[in-house]
Formats: sequence, structure tokens, C-alpha cells
Amino acid sequence: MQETADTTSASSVAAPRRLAVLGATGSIGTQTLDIVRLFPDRLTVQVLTARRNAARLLQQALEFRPACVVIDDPEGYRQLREALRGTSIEVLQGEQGLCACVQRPDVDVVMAALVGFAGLRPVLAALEAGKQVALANKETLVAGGALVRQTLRRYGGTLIPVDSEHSAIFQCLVGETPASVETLILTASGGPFRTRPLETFDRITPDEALCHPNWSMGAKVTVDSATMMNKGLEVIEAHWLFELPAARIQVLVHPQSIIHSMVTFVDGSTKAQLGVPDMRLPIQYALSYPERWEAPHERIDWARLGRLDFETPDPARFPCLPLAYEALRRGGTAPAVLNAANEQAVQLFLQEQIRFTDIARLVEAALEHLSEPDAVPSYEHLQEADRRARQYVLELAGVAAH
Ligand SMILES: NC(=O)C1=CN([C@@H]2O[C@H](COP(=O)(O)OP(=O)(O)OC[C@H]3O[C@@H](n4cnc5c(N)ncnc54)[C@H](OP(=O)(O)O)[C@@H]3O)[C@@H](O)[C@H]2O)C=CC1
Ligand SMILES: CC(=O)[C@@H](O)[C@H](O)COP(=O)(O)O
Ligand SMILES: [Mn+2]
Repeated sequence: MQETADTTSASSVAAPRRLAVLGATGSIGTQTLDIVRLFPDRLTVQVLTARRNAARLLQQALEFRPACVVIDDPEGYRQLREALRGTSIEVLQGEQGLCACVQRPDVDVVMAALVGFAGLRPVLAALEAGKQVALANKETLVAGGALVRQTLRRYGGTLIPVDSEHSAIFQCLVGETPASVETLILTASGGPFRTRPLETFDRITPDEALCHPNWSMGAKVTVDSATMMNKGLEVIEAHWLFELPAARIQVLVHPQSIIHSMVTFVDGSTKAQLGVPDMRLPIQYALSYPERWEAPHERIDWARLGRLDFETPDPARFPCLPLAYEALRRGGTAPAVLNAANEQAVQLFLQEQIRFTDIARLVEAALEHLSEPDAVPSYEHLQEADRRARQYVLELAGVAAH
């Protein structure tokens, strides 16, 4: 748990923080660059990466002039090399490029905003180089939480949460000690299907699932919010970030997404962090911490808001949530299996190859058949668990692997 933040330090005289933005072309990545635009004297960009969106990455590179860009797609790599010829911007490719760029001596902070298991290896590389990682990519901690903790202990890097709930908890914990904490309360919007008749769930379409009531996000996390697997992944993320057992991490449905999460302390007091649902707030806090920087983000209009509502999550409606608790209870490779099966199932659902209700069914089957005990699975062990779970889901869904 962090020490009390010093909010009085004179930030204007400090050298700018030099960022590597992994997943720069996505929802969190582009909002991170919005924050850089707001604070050009305090933040600079050294690295930008994408999977295949070469056009957007090129546009960003020409605006921010980083030292290096990384792209996964071979054709995108060829295009970027051609387009950036004659500039000082280095172009790298693939996972090797990602791991090299996060270890550069001219990078201070790595914004980890890839989606999925692909985020784990570069985060480990960044922590092995002792970097500060602003972590949006929750799948990193879900699949590899024990390994990430071990890497933090060995190399002394730091993790600052970006996920809105974990940022809220992190902010509530400023000035507190671990012994004072009783329970973490993760709030959940309940997604678009909180009140939809349960018997219609097998007719849910991708367009309906991609319509989040409060947040505009990438496709994968949006579908996860609709199944509430997102909250399950966040329970596991909170377990590894704040080192508390599952029994002390609760989930509470709060449809307005104004309270981003809460902490109840041993004296019965509860602290909450509130704000409009705008990811630029937790992104900025992760980049400014331990300072707070003045910014023109929207403020809550309390009178217009009027009320805040709460309810208990319904496990019959959202079976992915108890599955995530079960994976955490099993430990070993179980959370990595849960995560990979979910990633694969969400992809199949978005491609209209399975129904919405199949997501939980496939994840449950993979969890049942594939999890293995192991106190701290190695990266290679996790990678194999991830591969096998994806393959298993494809087979069970009757889809040929590509
Ligand atoms: N969006 C949000 O508001 C929130 C997101 N998060 C978490 O943050 C992470 C990012 O989410 P989000 O920004 O929504 O995702 P997006 O899908 O919008 O963006 C993902 C980014 O990662 C890149 N990428 C995807 N897969 C790979 C890969 N295999 N290798 C290399 N790069 C890859 C994409 O490149 P390209 O564009 O070229 O495909 C893109 O830049 C997720 O873990 C999510 O759960 C957490 C809280 C809120
Ligand atoms: C913005 C953010 O942090 C998302 O993870 C968000 O929490 C999703 O909303 P749900 O509460 O519906 O999962
Ligand atoms: Mn979240």
C-alpha cells in the first residue's frame, strides 16, 4: 500500500515524465494522449505502439515525435518503415519490439493499455527494468498476478492502477495502512442487461452487448461488462494489487457509475472516490501520482444527479462473476484459463459464432477441465495454459482454429 501522497510538491520544476504508451491506438491509449496534450510540460511520449492500426499510429507518431514506434502486423510494419524513413523515429515489430521499447533508458512510465493476455509479457519486461507501470491491462494481473508480484519483489518496479475501480481504491488508501483496511467494495454498472428479461439472454446480439450504459470503451472490455466477467476480472486484479483475500473483496451494483469504488476500514468508516464516468480522470491520476494536476474535466452536477442507487449482483443473471471468484479460489493456472477462455469466447460471440449465454458456459467448462495448481506459474506455463484454453473453447464451440 502506498505512503501518503505529497500534494504540495512544485511539479512545474520537475523534468517531464517520459511515457511509453502501449496500445496507443485504442480507447485508453488515445485518452492517454489527450492527457499528454493537456500537460505538454509535464509529459512527453517516447514510445507508441499498436497491433495493426498503422494509419492511426503514423498520425500519432507525426504529432508526438516519439523515439520509437512498435507495431505487430507485418504489413503495418512495412508501411510505417516506409512512411517514417528519413525521420529519427525507430520502427520495431511484434512482442520482441514491445519488450525492448519498455526497457529503454529514456522511458520513465509505461502505460500498459494493450488488451488481453498479450499485455503480460511487456509488463513483466517493464517491471524487470524497474519501470513504473500505469496498468490498464487487467488481464495481466488476472493471468499472471503471482508472477507479477514476484517480479515486483525482485526488481523493484512499481504498479499504479488505471482501471477506474482500482484507481478509486488506490486513492481511498492514500494515508492509510494495510492493517486499517477491512473490505474493498468494487462498484459495477451492471451493464446493458441489468434489467433485461433473463429468458431473452440467448438472443442478445453483439450490437446490444456493445452498448454500455455509461462508458465508451474497446469492444472486449465492453462485452465483459455486459456479462459482468469484467467485474470478476477486477476482483482478481484487486486481489493482486492490494493483496487482500477474495472474502474481503465485494462487488456492488451501482448503475450510475459515479462511485468508482469504496474501502471500508476496521473502525466502520467507509471512503469512496467519485467522479463522472470519464477514464481521463484515472489515467491522469496514474500519470500525475503522487501529485494532482489541475484540469478542466467535467465535475459532478450533484443536484442534477439527484440520487445514487445500489443492488446486489444476481449470480443467475451474471454467472461469470462467481466463475471468477472460483478461479481465484483455485489459484495456479485457473485464472489464466478463465481469462483465455473468456477472451476466446468473447471473440467468437463478436463474430456471431456463439450465443451470448455460451460465453459463461464455455468458460466454466475450460475452468473445470484445464486448471492446474502451481504457486507461481512461470510465463511459459501461463502461455501454455492460455493456448490450451483457447484451443479447448474453439473445439467445444465447434470452430476450427486458425
Ligand atoms: N477502455 C476503457 O475505458 C477501459 C479499459 N480497461 C482495460 O484497458 C485495456 C485496454 O482496453 P481498451 O483501450 O478498451 O482496448 P482497445 O481494444 O480499444 O485498444 C487496445 C489497444 O491494444 C492494441 N492491441 C490489441 N491487441 C494487441 C496485441 N495482441 N498486441 C499488440 N497490441 C495489441 C490495439 O492496437 P490496434 O488499434 O492496432 O488494434 C489498441 O492499440 C484492456 O485490458 C481493458 O480491459 C480498463 C478500464 C477501462
Ligand atoms: C471504466 C472501467 O473501469 C471499466 O472497467 C468499467 O468499470 C466497466 O463498467 P462495468 O462496471 O459495467 O464493468
Ligand atoms: Mn473497471
